[in-house]
Amino acid sequence: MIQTPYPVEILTAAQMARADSLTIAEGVSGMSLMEKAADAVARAANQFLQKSSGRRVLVLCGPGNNGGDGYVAARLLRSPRIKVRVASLTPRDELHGDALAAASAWDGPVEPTETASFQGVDLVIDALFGAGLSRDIQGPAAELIQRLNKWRRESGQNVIAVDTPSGVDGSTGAVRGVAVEADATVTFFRLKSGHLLLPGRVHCGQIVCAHIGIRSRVLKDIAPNTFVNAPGYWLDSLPLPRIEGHKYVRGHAAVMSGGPSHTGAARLAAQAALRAGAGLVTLASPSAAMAINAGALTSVMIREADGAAGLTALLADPRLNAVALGPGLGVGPATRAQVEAALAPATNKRSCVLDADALTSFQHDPQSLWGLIGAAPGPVVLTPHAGEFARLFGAKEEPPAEAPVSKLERARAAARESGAIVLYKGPDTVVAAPDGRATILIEASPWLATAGSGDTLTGIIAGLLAQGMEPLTAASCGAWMHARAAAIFGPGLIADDIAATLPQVWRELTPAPT
Ligand SMILES: NC(=O)C1=CN([C@@H]2O[C@H](COP(=O)(O)OP(=O)(O)OC[C@H]3O[C@@H](n4cnc5c(N)ncnc54)[C@H](OP(=O)(O)O)[C@@H]3O)[C@@H](O)[C@H]2O)[C@@H](O)CC1
Ligand SMILES: Nc1ncnc2c1ncn2[C@@H]1O[C@H](COP(=O)(O)OP(=O)(O)O)[C@@H](O)[C@H]1O
Ligand SMILES: [K+]
Repeated sequence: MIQTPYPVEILTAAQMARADSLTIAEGVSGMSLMEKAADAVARAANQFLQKSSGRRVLVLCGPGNNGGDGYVAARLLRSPRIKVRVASLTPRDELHGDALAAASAWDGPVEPTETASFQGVDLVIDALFGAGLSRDIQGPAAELIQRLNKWRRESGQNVIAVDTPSGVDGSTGAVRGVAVEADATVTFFRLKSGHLLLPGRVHCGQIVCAHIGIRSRVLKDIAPNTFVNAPGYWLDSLPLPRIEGHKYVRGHAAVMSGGPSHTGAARLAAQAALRAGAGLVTLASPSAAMAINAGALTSVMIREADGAAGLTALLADPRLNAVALGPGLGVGPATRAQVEAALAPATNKRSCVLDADALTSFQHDPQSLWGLIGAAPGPVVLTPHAGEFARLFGAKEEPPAEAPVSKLERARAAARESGAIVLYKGPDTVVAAPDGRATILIEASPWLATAGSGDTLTGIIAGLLAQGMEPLTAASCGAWMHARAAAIFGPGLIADDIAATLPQVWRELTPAPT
């Protein structure tokens, strides 16, 4: 069975500071947290050194407690075998609190970072800035980070970041001016959103989340509403066929096909819905495309449905409990009418996934789509990529550096505005619900950047919704299964391979027979 290497909750920097202060209020000293944090960093460093031929470590310390972690890690690492140098951005007499105590307990020399050489160094520990990063990095600190990144690229040696790579905003994943490129990042208690959102994710390298003595019970007060999108979040609600079940219990999904020259996208979605576990899947096909679709389908059923009227007639059957539309439909009033038909009041609680052209068809009047979603008989999932997101919710791709708004917060705002679950695609796919809950995808495969892979995702989500999964978990689980299938298949993937690989994903998620 696949294991998630991280606890599911994700915290903001402010929530982490609260976890810290609640723990200190319970009687645990800040110094004890710092010692444990540094111990985790030292252990990670030891692992890297075991693989390296040399044993010379340079620790770069900043002005706050991130630097404090660096001083303690330096002390814990130093041994007759391991040579440790410390360089600091700040003179010791300008440090405060735990950072000052940590620096005072280091009895070795401290070099100014301006003149610190990387010559002969085997491993660097980046303890410059962590959760306290509050503005863009400039001046000597920026020059140091540029020098460090250049050394890493040229020497092939490794960098371990303490808490976050310095310069990466822990909450948004944005680079504040310049940021360290790390091979591993050791963070504490829970991941922060900046570890998973781009570009932060790329700067982190491998992420380690260490236990430092903060109890999980502090989360009761903090009530986090962002989660790692990995099996740990949704595995308990994964729909599995039951021995006493039959295909109708597993739901019946419908996918609307485009016209004769645009049928492939809907077939990809329909096939994926079936592989995601829907008991039955019907492709609703315009009469002009019936022969083409029928010739290309086997287990997916086909019904003639021309335009909105055809879809309305098909959906009169209350057993059709999930409908997906958008891929291959074309942009314009005909597609808008089909969306209206799909979201029209019904006697059953029918779920709907809207993707691609179904979204773009509302770009000039998103309010009317929000109105339809508000009146829909069941949950609605929107699956925009960045371009579609910008068309529907306004382009905010380049936020001003002073106030970066993260992809997570933009997806959350979009879900609140639209009343739908919004799945904002990309390697750091975010799924957000109108009530504020959100997940960030941890599984990613760049092989997914291939035509039709989004259509497949639409189908997977429709298949999971048809089986009655709650929409935030269905969309999150769908995104994970989609990415996992791509990771398993790997090089050479085309969209058709994703559904074909889903059985392997299911095998990873289901308990082995005993
Ligand atoms: N929370 C926990 O449970 C635990 C936390 N721990 C550790 O503490 C870390 C957080 O420590 P922290 O709060 O002292 O902040 P930190 O990241 O060291 O930076 C603050 C300093 O940087 C400065 N500064 C900021 N931006 C700057 C810029 N652009 N350019 C230049 N300077 C800039 C800022 O200056 P100021 O803004 O005040 O002028 C201030 O001096 C956390 O990441 C983790 O490693 C662990 O020990 C164990 C438990
Ligand atoms: N570099 C990447 N790494 C991981 N996932 C990616 C990457 N590029 C695209 N994806 C994923 O692939 C899918 C592409 O969807 P979309 O852009 O709608 O494609 P299409 O319109 O061709 O079906 C999305 O799920 C997206 O998150
Ligand atoms: K750091």
